Amino acid sequence: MKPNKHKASHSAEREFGGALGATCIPVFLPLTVLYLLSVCRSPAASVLQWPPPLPPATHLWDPWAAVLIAGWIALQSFLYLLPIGKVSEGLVLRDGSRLKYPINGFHALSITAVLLIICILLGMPLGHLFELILPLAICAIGVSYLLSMYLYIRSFWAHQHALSLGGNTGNPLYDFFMGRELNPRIGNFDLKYFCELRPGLIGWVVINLGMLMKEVELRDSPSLAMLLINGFQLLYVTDALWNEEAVLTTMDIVHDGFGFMLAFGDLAWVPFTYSLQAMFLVVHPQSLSTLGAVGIVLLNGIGYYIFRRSNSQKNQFRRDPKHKSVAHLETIATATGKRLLVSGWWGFVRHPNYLGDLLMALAWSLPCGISHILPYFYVIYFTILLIHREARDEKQCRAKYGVAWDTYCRRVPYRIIPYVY
Ligand SMILES: NC(=O)C1=CN([C@@H]2O[C@H](COP(=O)(O)OP(=O)(O)OC[C@H]3O[C@@H](n4cnc5c(N)ncnc54)[C@H](OP(=O)(O)O)[C@@H]3O)[C@@H](O)[C@H]2O)C=CC1
Ligand SMILES: CC(C)=CCC[C@@H](C)[C@H]1CC=C2C3=C(CC[C@@]21C)[C@@]1(C)CC[C@H](O)C(C)(C)[C@@H]1CC3
Repeated sequence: MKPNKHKASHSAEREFGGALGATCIPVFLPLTVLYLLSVCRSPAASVLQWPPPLPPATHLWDPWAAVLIAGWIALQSFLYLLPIGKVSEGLVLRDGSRLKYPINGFHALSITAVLLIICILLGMPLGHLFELILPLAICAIGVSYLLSMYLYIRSFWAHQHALSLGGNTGNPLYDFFMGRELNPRIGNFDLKYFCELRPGLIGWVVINLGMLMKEVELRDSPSLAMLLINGFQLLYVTDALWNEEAVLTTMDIVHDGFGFMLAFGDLAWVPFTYSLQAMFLVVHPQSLSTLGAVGIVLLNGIGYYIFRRSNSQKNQFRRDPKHKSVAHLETIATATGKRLLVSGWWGFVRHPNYLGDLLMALAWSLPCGISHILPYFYVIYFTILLIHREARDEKQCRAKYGVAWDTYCRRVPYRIIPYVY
């Protein structure tokens, strides 16, 4: 079959530093993952160490890592395809159609947990993930490159209306990075939706568990700090999969194409950098007072409460504005027919869900103490990501809602942190 001739949207505004950013980021970010993992396992764990603690080449490759990554993706694909749970429709696409998505992520997590428990009881050395972490990361990075190349090539056979508006500029490197096709599918298997929530997110908590088991191997029992980090992050991942349907309305699914940025972010960045705190604790044990632990649990609880309540309020409002939990909230009309909330959580700041997420991010780093900056990498990166994401969302909302958005911004002047930002 001949590839389709597409009209490139040369006028689309370029994000992430345009073509230069799209050329540098796919080189820089994978190296950052390997650098952070190497530093994290070194005794000094200092990001300022020079020369950096680079591992010998023999530590970078292990055929077992390739087998594990392939097996993991195969297992998660199998669980995704299981005919359990409900099927939901996504938002209306440009051609007026709506795609169907399986909502069985929580089932996948539960079945994975049972399989892991069985494997551990049978004596599988999960703590060995600690030794295998660099080869695993290299394989995951390799998979994200291969997947992005496949996505880029196949996009030339997609219909014009199936392409994302931002990733179809005609510049190959930029389009490879941003992703040309919006919802690439093999049959009913939606590649972007699968990658967003399954292999990387569930892989993240499995790596955390591996670090906990390594701690048990080394010191006979897990530390309080390790238990807190495992517990907090498991709650976050479970919440994401329990509320899987809500992902169908996020920017990533609705607006962004599926290219290197999301493929690498989902498959390599999330599992291998979001688990840095647990990995740090294996080599750098911390003692945590009960009072400190209570304070951190409280911080995570407050963050989670804000994150969940605000996300649920918006999702409920978008699904059914007349529902009794949201019908009383004050709103403003927009020319599109959709309304914007100006009271409740969304009248507090314009992104209350980001605020909650940031408080949780801080609670995930604090159990690692304050002697090193490395465990705070997630908070720092996440703050930058959310500020950038907020600006992207703001631009899209202003284009969508025009003056109504300006009225909303006047009514709710702060973006994420009241009276600060
Ligand atoms: N852990 C991680 O690495 C990451 C986590 N996240 C989390 O993912 C979650 C989703 O975030 P994200 O996808 O960025 O976007 P949001 O869930 O914040 O959604 C933004 C959209 O909500 C709608 N909206 C905005 N203001 C209002 C209002 N006042 N009333 C009604 N609707 C409104 C608009 O869409 P419309 O009007 O079209 O419905 C807007 O485009 C967040 O909790 C975030 O913290 C995000 C990125 C990374
Ligand atoms: C540095 C780099 C390559 C960044 C790419 C960004 C991605 C890592 C993130 C973009 C949006 C994400 C979301 C989640 C994970 C990180 C990425 C993929 C998310 C699945 C985490 C769990 C949440 O509950 C969520 C479902 C709301 C969230 C959705 C967005």
